[in-house]
Formats: sequence, structure tokens, C-alpha cells
Amino acid sequence: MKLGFIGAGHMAQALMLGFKRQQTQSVTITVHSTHQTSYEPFAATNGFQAAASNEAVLAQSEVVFLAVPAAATVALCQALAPVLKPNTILVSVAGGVSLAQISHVVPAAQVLRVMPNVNVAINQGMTALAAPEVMTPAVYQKVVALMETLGATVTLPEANFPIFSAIAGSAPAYADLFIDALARAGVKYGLTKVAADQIAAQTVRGSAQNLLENQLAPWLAIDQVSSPGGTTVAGLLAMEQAGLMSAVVAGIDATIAKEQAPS
Ligand SMILES: NC(=O)C1=CN([C@@H]2O[C@H](COP(=O)(O)OP(=O)(O)OC[C@H]3O[C@@H](n4cnc5c(N)ncnc54)[C@H](O)[C@@H]3O)[C@@H](O)[C@H]2O)C=CC1
Ligand SMILES: O=C(O)[C@@H]1CCC=N1
Repeated sequence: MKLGFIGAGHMAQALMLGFKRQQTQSVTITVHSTHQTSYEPFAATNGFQAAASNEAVLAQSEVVFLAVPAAATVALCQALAPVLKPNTILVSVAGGVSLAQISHVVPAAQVLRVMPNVNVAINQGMTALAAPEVMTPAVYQKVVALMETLGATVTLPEANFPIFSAIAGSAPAYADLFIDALARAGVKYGLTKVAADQIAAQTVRGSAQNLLENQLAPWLAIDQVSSPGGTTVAGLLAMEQAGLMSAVVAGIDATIAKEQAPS
């Protein structure tokens, strides 16, 4: 399948690297962004085609990912409208930009909204897709199958995108913050940061895999670690006293509030 990318920042690069790494579908990638110095070397290093313009990406691609800053997405679609081919599928990854806002400026286009996270780069992503009412199921399934090569997917109503974006799109940063906090505690007690980072990351990876493989609710796994009268429950209670769960929920509240009222 011929894939195109407009934008070559963090999200676009994660998607392109994931598509390069997966072995389920045969894909070719064409990319353009406003920063020549970033997309041209990236394309050359990875065997992708660097296009001279956004229009050239459109001309060469069946599915085009729009991965520019959210605030630039509608204007980008407006600029692309005159050169859009009717069978091109546009896939917007922009947080907080609705299908209605995009379809308003490209009414004849086949547009889909997805929310991936950066873990798509290693085919461990979590991606939501919103199925537009006007798109045929076959076209929609084609994009679902494409995104499934990058990790897990879920179809959600667009109304759920802000919460999904918070607990999956942004959450790699929040999970990394927790890992960093564990590691810094390790440094406090004498471990090197390099060793502590690895220990904390592997522990969190194992815990996530345990929940998924055994379909365990987190609280059940927490109980398994907490020996009666032991160290873990003492740590858990101190974390709760410091407001860990409330702090996380407050962070998610702020994430959603920002998406719903971008600056
Ligand atoms: N970074 C992340 O983890 C996630 C980001 N997103 C969405 O992905 C989009 C991009 O975010 P990032 O990659 O983080 O930003 P970024 O700032 O790293 O990348 C933006 C890219 O867009 C390019 N660009 C800007 N205007 C352009 C135009 N008119 N034509 C062509 N290229 C243009 C820039 O040169 C740059 O390559 C945003 O809409 C964001 O909401 C969605 C999910 C997760
Ligand atoms: O920070 C952001 O706005 C984007 C959307 C989800 C993850 N990153």
C-alpha cells in the first residue's frame, strides 16, 4: 500500500518507523514536511521517498497521514482541497480536531480520525479510530488493518477521543514519568541512573504484560505483591497519603481540559 505522510515530527516518525518495522503488509512511504532538514535525512536513512511538496505526497499515495500540529490541520486540509483525488484516504492524527472540522473544508474527501501513541514505533501502540458515517466499511476496515500492524486498536465514538487521547495518546509520557520517579528513588539510595532506569522500565513492562496476558485487574495484581505486614503495603499507603491516585486523575483532567480548549 502506498502511504503518504504530511509532517515528519515525533508522531509521524513513530508511525513511519512502525510501518517500516511491521511485516504484515507491504507498504511504501512518501513524506514531506515544512522542515527539509528533518524529513529529508530521515527519509534517506530509512529508505522512504522524500517528496518536494505536500501536493506531491498526495499525488503518490493511497492513504495520507496528516501529522502536522493540531492547530495547523484544518488550514492544511483547506490548502490540499483543490488537489485532492476522490479515492485518497486522509487520516488525521491531530488531537482535538474533529472530523466535522476537517470534512467542512474537504467535503468530498474520505477522512478518518485516529489517535495513536508513540509506541507505534515499536509496534506496541494503542490507537483509537473513529469510523465516519459516510465511509464505506471496506475502506474503514482497510485503515483498521493498517493500524493493527502497529499494535492494538479500538474503534471509539469521537466523543471519547479526549479521554482516549489522555490515557493512551499522552500517557506514554505519564508512564515514563512514573518510571523516572522510581529510578530517581533508586538514585537517592545509591544506584546509578542508568541502572535504575533499566530496572524501573523492565519492572513496569513486566507488570503491564502480566495484566494483559492474564487479563488481570490492576488491584488484583497489587494484592499479589502486597505480603501481609510487609514492605509493599507500607509503600502503597505512603504513596496514597501523598495523593498519587488523585495526582494522576488531576493530570488527566488537565489533559482533557487542554484538548477541549486549545490555545
Ligand atoms: N506526539 C505524540 O505523541 C502525538 C501527537 N499527535 C498529534 O500528531 C500531530 C503532530 O504532533 P507532533 O509530531 O508531536 O509534533 P511535531 O512538532 O513533532 O511535528 C509537527 C510536524 O509538522 C510539520 N508541519 C507543520 N506544518 C506543516 C505543513 N503545513 N505542511 C507540512 N508539514 C508541516 C513540521 O515540520 C513537523 O515535521 C499533532 O496534531 C498531535 O496532536 C497525536 C497523538 C500522539
Ligand atoms: O501533546 C499533545 O498535544 C499530543 C496529543 C496526544 C499526545 N501528544
